[in-house]
Amino acid sequence: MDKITVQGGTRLKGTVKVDGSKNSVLPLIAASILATRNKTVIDNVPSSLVDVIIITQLLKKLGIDANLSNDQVVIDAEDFDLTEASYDLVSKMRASVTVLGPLLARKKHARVALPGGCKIGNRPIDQHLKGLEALGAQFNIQNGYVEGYVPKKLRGSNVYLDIPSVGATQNIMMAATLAEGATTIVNAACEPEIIDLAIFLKSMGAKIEGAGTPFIQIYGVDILHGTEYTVIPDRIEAGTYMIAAAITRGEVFVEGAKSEHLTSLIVKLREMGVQLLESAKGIHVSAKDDLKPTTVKTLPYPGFPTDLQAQMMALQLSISGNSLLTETVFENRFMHVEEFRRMGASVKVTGQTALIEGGKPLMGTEVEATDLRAGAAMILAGLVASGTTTITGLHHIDRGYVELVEKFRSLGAKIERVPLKNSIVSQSSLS
Ligand SMILES: CC(=O)N[C@H]1[C@@H](OP(=O)(O)OP(=O)(O)OC[C@H]2O[C@@H](n3ccc(=O)[nH]c3=O)[C@H](O)[C@@H]2O)O[C@H](CO)[C@@H](O)[C@@H]1O
Ligand SMILES: C=C(OP(=O)(O)O)C(=O)O
Repeated sequence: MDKITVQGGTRLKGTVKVDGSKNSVLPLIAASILATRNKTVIDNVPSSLVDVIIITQLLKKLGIDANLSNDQVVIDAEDFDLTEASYDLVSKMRASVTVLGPLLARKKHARVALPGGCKIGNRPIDQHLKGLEALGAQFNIQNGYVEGYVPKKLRGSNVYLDIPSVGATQNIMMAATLAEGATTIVNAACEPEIIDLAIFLKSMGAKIEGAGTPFIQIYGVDILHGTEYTVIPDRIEAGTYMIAAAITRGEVFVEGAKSEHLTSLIVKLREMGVQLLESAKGIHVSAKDDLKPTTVKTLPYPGFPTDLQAQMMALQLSISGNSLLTETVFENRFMHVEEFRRMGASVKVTGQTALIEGGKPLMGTEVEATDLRAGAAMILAGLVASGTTTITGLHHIDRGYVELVEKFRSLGAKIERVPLKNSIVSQSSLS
């Protein structure tokens, strides 16, 4: 496996362009299964991301014609017979479970490997199943797979989610588009990715109201068709570069960042003393040495995103004084704390809350990307640590950041991706 090395001490300066949203494009690709007529073309796709490659492979394994190239995916789902998403792909990426709703709606059957526990938390799918059952699906869980049938027809229903789960809202919304009658999802997730999916489905012929609020109504239609659609920019990638500008006390224009998707981060950065200029083209971020500590709590949207929690902790570590960070979305998303401690950070965790004693100098060392966003946070810490920080576990980072090393280098960071010796040895021994 490769590693990334970062030499700390450079203030980032310049412009960085945000790619299409990983968390939006994955359910859009799954939703394209619903089109019985015409091809679907999705633009602004972050096609080099491993997650995007995996979901495209998953569609191909179902017998669907799906082609990924440059920043576009073209999907023809007019005719396919298979309904099984196997463990080899689902285990690599949790979002594969979003094919469950579309397959049940389109084929009345789906067999999908259970995504399993993940390091950041248990991540059950009970809310997905509860919602799909309310629409008339029946499930058996056996041998690590969830198998669903629709004995008659999917019928619209009222679904109350115990948690505003993003994935459950997406699965139920997709299944309900082809159900008979109306469905209401109460306590639905309100994330921008939900609105993006609703606009995408509407462009396929679906009837949906209320996406972006906790009450979503879906009025079933008989048929959906292919469409052409452009994915929204990745708010988590944008937020990561905004925090990078702040942590290095630099000056960066994050091109394509949508301020309306990033309100909670913008408010928190301003509280800390970061200067932000929002425009239709992006967000300009600059920071000086006088930043203030702050208190942050992760929450479902529009609250502060859990996917920016680790990066925010890196920033809090760089500011003198005590900051607090509470994680309420996932029960085990503080794995990066141990890695920060290896760099000399002082963080005390009590339950869901971390007390960050900021301002202590960070020292470069070897650290691991324990999950995708923790990996980004290690790079941010490396940018301000003394000496060299070496980051391993890059398979996590490759799931979610397009050309991360190149983008940071274009801002002046001293960062490199180096192939580990054994992989060079094993490659040369093969040739
Ligand atoms: C591909 C994608 O879009 N991933 C995002 C999505 O994940 P994902 O859709 O998996 O996240 P959810 O919103 O479903 O999960 C939120 C919480 O609800 C719990 N839960 C969820 C479903 C369920 O049936 N039962 C249950 O208990 C989860 O364990 C978690 O504690 O939203 C998360 C929360 O913003 C983000 O961190 C992920 O980056
Ligand atoms: C947790 C994340 O993704 P996933 O839900 O695919 O694991 C993430 O994008 O930070």
